Amino acid sequence: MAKDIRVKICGLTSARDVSAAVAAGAAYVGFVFFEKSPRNLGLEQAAALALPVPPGVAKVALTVDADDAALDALTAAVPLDFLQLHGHETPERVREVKARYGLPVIKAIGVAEADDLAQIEIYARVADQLLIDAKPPKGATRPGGNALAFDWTLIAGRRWTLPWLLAGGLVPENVAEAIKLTGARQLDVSSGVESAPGIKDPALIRAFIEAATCS
Ligand SMILES: O=C(O)c1ccccc1N[C@@H]1O[C@H](COP(=O)(O)O)[C@@H](O)[C@H]1O
Repeated sequence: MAKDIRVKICGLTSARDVSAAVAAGAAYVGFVFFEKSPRNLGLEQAAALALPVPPGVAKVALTVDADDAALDALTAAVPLDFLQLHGHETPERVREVKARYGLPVIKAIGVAEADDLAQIEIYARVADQLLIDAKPPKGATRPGGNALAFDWTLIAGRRWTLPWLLAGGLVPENVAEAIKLTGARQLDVSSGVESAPGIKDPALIRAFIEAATCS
């Protein structure tokens, strides 16, 4: 097992799925707070899912262009280890969120072509971690969680000074190839371990983590 590979299972919506992710060895569990997502959670529901997560497994809240009022309510209600900003938050907003909540920030960057990589250098100066994801397709109702991969060769051989996660269209069958091509040591998956939007499949979670860590 490759001990330095860390997997984030995102978009968990039930206690069964949180337990399956933890038991399979996930390093991070992700909860989505975005109304247009089939994985969207209410605050009470999220708190109930987050409270039993054992120490050592990081609890991540995914938000999209959330304002202070929303983040105040979220951070007061749900025990969290990271905030994942998955919208159009500016570098200044990333700085503000870090200072206001005292939580490390994972900033998502959408990649479709080589020009998008410049954003990585910009946000690397302000975020604690980056999440490099596919740009959403035209007309998509959400900025991520679309089961879409980007051209991994765009980041092959690239190295950054901060930790980062690879996301977008990952499944048990392609994660080893993604690691090989990109050199990613952290992987984030949502759709690829689901039986239906918002419903995780424990067997797929296990298969994904095994494929990632045994690669
Ligand atoms: O999962 C969602 O519904 C979602 C909504 C809004 C922003 C991001 C979202 N998901 C994140 O997108 C990436 C890739 O997901 P997938 O594996 O391709 O489905 C991942 O970080 C999800 O957590």
